[in-house]
Amino acid sequence: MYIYTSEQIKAADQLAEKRGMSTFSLMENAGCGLYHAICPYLSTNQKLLIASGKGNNGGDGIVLARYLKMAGFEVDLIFPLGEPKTGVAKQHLHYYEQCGFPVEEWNPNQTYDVIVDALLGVGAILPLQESLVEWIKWMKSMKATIISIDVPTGISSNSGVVDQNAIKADYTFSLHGYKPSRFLFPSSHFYGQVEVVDIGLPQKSNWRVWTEKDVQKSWVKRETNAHKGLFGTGLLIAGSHEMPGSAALAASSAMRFGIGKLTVNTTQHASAIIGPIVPEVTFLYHTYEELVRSEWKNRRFTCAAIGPGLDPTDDLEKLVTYLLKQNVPLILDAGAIQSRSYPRGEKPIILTPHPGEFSRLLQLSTKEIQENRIELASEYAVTHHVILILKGEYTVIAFPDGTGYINTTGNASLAKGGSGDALTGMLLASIEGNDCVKAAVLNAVYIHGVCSDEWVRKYSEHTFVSSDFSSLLPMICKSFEKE
Ligand SMILES: NC(=O)C1=CN([C@@H]2O[C@H](COP(=O)(O)OP(=O)(O)OC[C@H]3O[C@@H](n4cnc5c(N)ncnc54)[C@H](O)[C@@H]3O)[C@@H](O)[C@H]2O)[C@H](O)CC1
Ligand SMILES: [K+]
Repeated sequence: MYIYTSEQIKAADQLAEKRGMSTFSLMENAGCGLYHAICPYLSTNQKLLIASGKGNNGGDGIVLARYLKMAGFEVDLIFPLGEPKTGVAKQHLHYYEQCGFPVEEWNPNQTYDVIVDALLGVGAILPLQESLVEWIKWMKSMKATIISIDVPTGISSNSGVVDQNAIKADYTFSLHGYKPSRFLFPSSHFYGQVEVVDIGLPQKSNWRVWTEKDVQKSWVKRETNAHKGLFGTGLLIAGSHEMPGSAALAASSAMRFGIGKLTVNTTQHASAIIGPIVPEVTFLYHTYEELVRSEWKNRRFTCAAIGPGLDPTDDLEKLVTYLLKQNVPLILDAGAIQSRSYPRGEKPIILTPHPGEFSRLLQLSTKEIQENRIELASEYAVTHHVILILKGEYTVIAFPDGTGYINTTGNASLAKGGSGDALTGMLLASIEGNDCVKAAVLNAVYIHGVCSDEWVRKYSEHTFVSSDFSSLLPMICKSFEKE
C-alpha cells in the first residue's frame, strides 16, 4: 500500500510513456479498474451521473462511463467545465462517442442516486473556480452517494488543505496508490471509504502503509534456549511525585511487550505506586546528575527511554545529552522532547511527539503540522538523523533514510492520558526484541493501535484506559505468532 505525491504520479506516467506504456493505456486501465472496483456498490436500477473535468481525471470518468454503459447501467456523462483538453482524454471521448454513447448537457432538474466526481485529480489547483463551486453546490443538494475518482475535488493531493466548497465523498477510489492527503488533516475526512485501484504501474515509493502482513512477516519468535539477557536491559527514566502512573504504564507495557530486564529510575514515592503494578522491575532513585556521574558504567544498560511524567529542566537536558553519547537505542518522550541536535550514531534515537509537542519543536501552528504531517516529520527525521513518530490519527513514522510509514490502527479511545507512556514502554521492548529497527518501531506502533481496536470491538471507546494495554497485549501478540 504505497503513497505517492502528485509529482511522483506525474513522473511515473512519464517513465511509463518512455518505456512504451502510453498514458492512453493507463487511462484505459484506470477506467476498467474503477469499473470493477465500483460495481459492487452499484445496482442497475440506480440513476448515475459522471461529472468529468477537462484533465485526465475527467478522462478516467469517460472510460468508466463507457464500461458502465456497456454493462447496462443508466449513466449520464457530463462536462460541467467544458469538454476535455488533454490529448488522451479527447481520444477516449472520441472512442466513447464512436461506441454510440452520448454526452449529456447538465440538467439541474434531473435527480441522481449516485454521482461520480471525475472533476479534478492530482492536477487540481486550489481554490476552486467559481463555475465549479455552483455545480458542486447543486451536487451536494442532490443527497446522492458520491464516489470520487483518485481524490475528492477541492482537496489537495499532497497537503491537508481543503477548499471551503470541497466535495465530501462517500467513497474514493485512488489510482496506483494513496495520495498523502488521505492521511493528512482535515483532508482525510473528505475521502470517505478509500480503495486503491491498480493500473499496472510498478510500485515504488519511499512511503507506504504498514500492514498486518508486515507485522506477521517481521514478528520474531524466541529461540527455545532464550534467556533474559537476550531481550535487553532497559533503563526507564520516568515518573515523578505528580505523575507516578506514567512510569507504571511505560514499565508494564515494556514488560508485557517482552523486554528482558527493566530498571526504573524514579522517586521513592512513585516507586511505591509502580512496584505493586509491575513487580518485575527494579528501581533506582538517582538525581539526573547522579545518573550522569556513575550509573551507566556500573549497570551496562543496553537501551533507555526517558521522559514520561518528567518536566523539561536544564538537568534533564544534561542527562539527555549524556545518554545520546552512550550509543544505545534511546527513546525520547514527553518532557525529553526538546529542540537540540543529535549525533549521527549507529543506534536508533526515537522521538515520539504528539502534534502539540511537534508544533513547539518546529515553531509552527498545530494546523500547519496537521496539514503537512508526512512532509514535516520526514524532513525532521532526515535532518536530525532520528526516527520521528508523530502521534495521532494515522501516526506518521519517519526514518532518517527518508523512508516512512503510516499506521492505520488505533482509534479515538487512545485519546486519553497514559496512552503515549504505554507506547514508549512498548518501543523500548520492541527495539531490543527485533534486529530490524524499522520493524521493531512499526510493530510497536501498529500493535499499540490494535489494542485499542480490539477494545472497541467489545466495549465503548470512552472506557478504554491505558492500564488495559497490559491485559490486551498477551492475546494480541499471540495472534501475530506463526504456528
Ligand atoms: N498514474 C496515474 O495515477 C494516472 C492517473 N490518471 C488520472 O489523471 C489525473 C491527473 O490528471 P491531470 O490532467 O494532470 O490533472 P486533473 O485531471 O486533476 O486536472 C487538470 C485540469 O483541471 C484544471 N484545474 C485545475 N485546478 C482547477 C480548479 N481549481 N478549478 C477548475 N479547473 C481546475 C487544470 O487547468 C487542468 O485543465 C489523476 O488524478 C488520475 O485521475 C490518468 O488516468 C493516467 C495515469
Ligand atoms: K476527483
